[in-house]
Amino acid sequence: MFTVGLTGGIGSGKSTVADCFTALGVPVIDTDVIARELTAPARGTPPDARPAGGLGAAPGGAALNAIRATFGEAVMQADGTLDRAALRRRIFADHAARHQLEAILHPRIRQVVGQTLATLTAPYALIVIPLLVQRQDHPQGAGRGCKADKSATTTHRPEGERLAAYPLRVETSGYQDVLNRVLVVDCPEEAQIARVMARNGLTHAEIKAILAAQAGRAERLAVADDIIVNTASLEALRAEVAALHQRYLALAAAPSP
Ligand SMILES: CC(C)(COP(=O)(O)OP(=O)(O)OC[C@H]1O[C@@H](n2cnc3c(N)ncnc32)[C@H](O)[C@@H]1O)[C@@H](O)C(=O)NCCC(=O)NCCS
Ligand SMILES: Nc1ncnc2c1ncn2[C@@H]1O[C@H](COP(=O)(O)OP(=O)(O)OP(=O)(O)O)[C@@H](O)[C@H]1O
Repeated sequence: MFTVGLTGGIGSGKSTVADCFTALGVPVIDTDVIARELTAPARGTPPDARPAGGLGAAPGGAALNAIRATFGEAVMQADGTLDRAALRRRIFADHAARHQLEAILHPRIRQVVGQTLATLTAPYALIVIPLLVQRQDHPQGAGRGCKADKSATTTHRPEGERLAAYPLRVETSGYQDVLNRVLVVDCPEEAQIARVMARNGLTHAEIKAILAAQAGRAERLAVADDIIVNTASLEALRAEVAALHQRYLALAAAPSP
């Protein structure tokens, strides 16, 4: 199936863009939703204690035991559910802890993405992957052709060339064999910070720590086939998505090169 990976930094507008694709009938697999499912209360708990579902339902709580074994009771609440704020504080203060969490979650997430894709019959699917592009110093980047040179910020992949065929300058989290195209939603860092502060009350310092853990804008733009600059109105965003949708339908219908 033809697939488009959607990525962007914290608060750039990934979910908003994904909602626009959903409204056009495009199946959307969101790896953050899968991560939430994997860390949710295990099956058998009341439905209102579980996260809203989406495409790619993962076994509820499948990663909880591993997280508990790795991070201990400090990241668990008294009722046995994950203390998300405690784990968030831990991983953004300690990059080794963040990599441990990713090592637990990412293989499980990729498995669910693959299983979900196999069930779809639409012309194309959108896969939301916030961490599609990792920083050059990230362990997943080691030994995969990453080059920590300045051209990483300027080199673009030739139109139509599959991600897997391109000598990667930026780590792409193991999704390069799955994706036909990469869509990056981008906006200035100040807008990201303002939107996240307004949305869920994280402090400026907390958001800066998350930004520091994520790839930079230039690193993401270096692997983009398509870019949405999300600085205008929601109406403008919907129009941009509608135009991309037509493009993706045409690309999905075209014989593969
Ligand atoms: C640590 C957790 C439990 C904190 O949950 P909480 O609800 O407080 O925060 P939320 O999930 O909304 O994340 C807040 C912001 O941090 C970003 N973020 C989350 N994990 C990471 C990470 N490992 N590296 C960089 N940014 C991250 C998110 O994209 C988001 O912008 C949660 O973020 C988590 O499970 N993180 C790992 C998720 C993951 O690796 N997803 C894979 C997507 S490719
Ligand atoms: N063009 C826009 N104009 C105004 N507000 C916007 C726009 N795009 C997104 N927002 C708002 O900014 C906030 C962040 O957007 P969204 O949740 O889509 O970002 P995200 O990239 O999915 O965030 P995260 O990385 O934290 O999951 C939301 O409250 C959303 O409603």
